[in-house]
Amino acid sequence: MRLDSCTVPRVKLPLPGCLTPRFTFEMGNEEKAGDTLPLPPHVLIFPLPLQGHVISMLKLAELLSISGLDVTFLASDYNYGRLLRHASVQSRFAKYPGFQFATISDGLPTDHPRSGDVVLDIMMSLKACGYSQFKELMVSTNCFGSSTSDRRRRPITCLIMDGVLSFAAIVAEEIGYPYIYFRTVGACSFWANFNIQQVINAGEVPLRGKDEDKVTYWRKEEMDLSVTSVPGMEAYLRRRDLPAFFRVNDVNDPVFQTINIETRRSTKAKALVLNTFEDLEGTTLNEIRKHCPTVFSIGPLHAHLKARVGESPTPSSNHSGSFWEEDRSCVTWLDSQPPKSVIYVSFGSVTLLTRDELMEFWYGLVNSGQKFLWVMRPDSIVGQNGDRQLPAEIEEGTKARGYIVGWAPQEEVLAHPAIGVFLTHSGWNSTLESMFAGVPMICWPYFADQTINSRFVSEVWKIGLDMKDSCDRVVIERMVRETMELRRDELLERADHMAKLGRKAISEGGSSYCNLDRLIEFIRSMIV
Ligand SMILES: O=c1ccn([C@@H]2O[C@H](COP(=O)(O)OP(=O)(O)O[C@H]3O[C@H](CO)[C@@H](O)[C@H](O)[C@H]3O)[C@@H](O)[C@H]2O)c(=O)[nH]1
Ligand SMILES: C[C@H]1CC[C@@H]2C(C(=O)O)=CO[C@@H](O)[C@@H]21
Repeated sequence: MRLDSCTVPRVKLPLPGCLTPRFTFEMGNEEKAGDTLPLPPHVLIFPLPLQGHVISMLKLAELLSISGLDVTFLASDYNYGRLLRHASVQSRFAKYPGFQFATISDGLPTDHPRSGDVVLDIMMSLKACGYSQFKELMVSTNCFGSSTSDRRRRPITCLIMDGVLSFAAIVAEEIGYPYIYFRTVGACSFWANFNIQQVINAGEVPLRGKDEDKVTYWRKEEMDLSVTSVPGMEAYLRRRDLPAFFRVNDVNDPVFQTINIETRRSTKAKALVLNTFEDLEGTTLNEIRKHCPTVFSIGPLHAHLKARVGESPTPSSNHSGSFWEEDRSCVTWLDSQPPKSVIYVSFGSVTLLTRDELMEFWYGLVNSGQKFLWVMRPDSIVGQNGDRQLPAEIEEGTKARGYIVGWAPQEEVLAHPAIGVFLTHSGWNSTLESMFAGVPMICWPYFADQTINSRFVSEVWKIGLDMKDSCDRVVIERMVRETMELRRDELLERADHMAKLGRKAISEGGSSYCNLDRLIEFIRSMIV
């Protein structure tokens, strides 16, 4: 466990165990920063240590820092190293003296892949080892309060933890601190998960056995049946669109039950923060508010942060939270491509592709005749016998029609005029980023919330197509043709409309803008 200030040089506290509390919780002791200024609230932000979660929670951390709050960001040791190497977090946060990192172990060995299906090990491992570590860290650091270092700070006044880390909420309750949940997925996914028990009671899960083609655990005809037990979604939700956690044979499946319990626990938090906006998911947000009355929708966070940084006295442009090195050469390549001519292909930080899937995508793209920019993470291809190499024919064949990078500056890529369509796994951040850039999507959901996000993209917001549960070069080619040619104008018009609504939400007076201000006031009101 470690506590690092992000200013240079980093301040290190003595190791836990050597610490004697240097603070008491009595008011007055920590009340003043200097002789006159009261100390600001101090928020502990604790994401599930996974790229998609850390990226959005770092954005929230920066938004709170801009507003003058002290922030301690709790990362896993493993990810903190990657952030230091690839995301320049030191320089990004150096201008916020109230910001610091602390670290905790995710409980997994260093060589654990932390991708593909086994990414769920991160949640399950923390569930097992997080409570004692976190409690010890809180006690040994006097809840991150400091009176003797260069910068005095209160012990934390409020926690904002990932909505799947309830062990941290239990520690907060035991120590007597208020806490807020931040669930990094969309309201649509949260709400479906919130209704797991209703879906079980209605007999809409468990699933009935393994399909012959092993693509899913449901028979095709059952997958297409409507789900009637998630209020507000009856018109468009089929069983195959439920978050992929629902694809179980046994309702006692540990991950399924963990998601159920964690989601239901959200009602106990003082508030729920979601990276979404009212014009996008207002109906679902209002359903959630019947159970969790204080919901702050403050997204899309990537754009909200850029807007607020622009307003701040010392604006900066570096907001990367990447675990991989961003290869900016692809932007130069895009600069030489005609407007809306390139398909951007990225499946986020977790997805693995078998060689067969890889070949289907590649031939589908090549046969479409369009150019493409493809992000292939170094760890994303699962070959036979552990072979993770890119097949030579793909590497060679791509030179004429496309460009491959290991990791891209995605927000910038999506905003580039050369991008026409995004072939995506429908992670929530990618969905928001694409929508905000006005780029239509072809969705190939891989797991978790992605299966419901892709349904909303295609059937509710109508800004893309959903190729869920198929991976076939003919389908890919057809969908590229539809999005880039046949239905191009219609999809672009819808995407442009959604982008406008997003911009309105984060502009002064917009719903997300006002909700962020309300959240900050809410946090300030928690100082007792
Ligand atoms: O080359 C790349 C590829 C991705 N990204 C960024 O990485 C993030 C990826 O996040 P997301 O699209 O949400 O996908 P995952 O990494 O798969 O995120 C996990 O976390 C999300 C938020 O909870 C969930 O919605 C996903 O299902 C889950 O897999 C986005 O901000 C991208 O801009 C880059 O910067 N460069
Ligand atoms: C690894 C997954 C566990 C829960 C997270 C999640 C959520 O609903 O909060 C969705 O997909 C992944 O991001 C996480």
